[in-house]
Amino acid sequence: MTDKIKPVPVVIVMGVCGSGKTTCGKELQRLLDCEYIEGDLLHPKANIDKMSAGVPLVDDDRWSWLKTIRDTIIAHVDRLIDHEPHGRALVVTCSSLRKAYRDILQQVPASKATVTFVYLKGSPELLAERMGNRTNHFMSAMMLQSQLNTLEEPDPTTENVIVADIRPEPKQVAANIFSNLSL
Ligand SMILES: Nc1ncnc2c1ncn2[C@@H]1O[C@H](COP(=O)(O)OP(=O)(O)O)[C@@H](O)[C@H]1O
Ligand SMILES: O=C(O)[C@H](O)[C@@H](O)[C@H](O)[C@H](O)COP(=O)(O)O
Repeated sequence: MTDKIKPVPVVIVMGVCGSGKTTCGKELQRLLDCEYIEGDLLHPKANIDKMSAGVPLVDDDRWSWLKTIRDTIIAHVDRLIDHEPHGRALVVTCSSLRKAYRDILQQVPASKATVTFVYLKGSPELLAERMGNRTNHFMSAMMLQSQLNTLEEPDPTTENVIVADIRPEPKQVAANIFSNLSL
C-alpha cells in the first residue's frame, strides 16, 4: 500500500525591494531546514540590464520571469516528492508585487504543493533606509518608489498570505513567520 502524498509547503516571500526577502527568506530557510529558490537569480539578462540601468520592469518584462519561477517551483516540488517524502518544504523569494503575478506563481497542482505568501511589510521610510544601506545590488534605491507604485498589497481575507512586520531583526522576522505558518 502506498502512503498518500502530502503536498509540499511552498512559502513565497514577497515585498518591494529592500523589504528583506533575501535576508529573511534565508533565515526562514534555516528555520525550516529546507530548500530555497532566489527569484532574482531567474531573471533573464535583459531584465537585469534594464534594472541595473535604473529602469523599472513592466508587465511584459515580468511574465516570462514569473513563469520561470513557477516552473522551477514545480520542478523542485516534483523532486522533493520523489526523494524526500518527510519534512520537506520550499522557500522562494519573489517580489510578487501584483495580484496577477501571484496568480501565476500559484499555478502549481494542489495535489503537489500548498502555496503560502509571506508579505514583508514596512513603511516607505524604513524601506528607503534599508535600500540606502544596501551595496553591490543591481536595484538602486531610486527604484523603490516605482515598486511601491506597482505594489498591490495582498489581502489576507482573500489571499493565502501572512503579513510580517519587517522592523525586528531578520532572525526575529523569520521566527514570527515560522510561528504563523501552519505546516
Ligand atoms: N529585518 C531587518 N533588519 C535590519 N536590516 C535588514 C532586515 N532585513 C533586511 N535588512 C537589510 O536591508 C537590506 C535589504 O534587504 P534584502 O534582503 O536585500 O531585501 P530584498 O531582497 O527584499 O530586496 C539589506 O542590506 C539587508 O541586510
Ligand atoms: O532585491 C530587490 O531589490 C528586489 O527583489 C528586486 O530584485 C526586484 O524587486 C525584482 O527582482 C525585480 O522585479 P520586480 O520589478 O517585479 O520587483
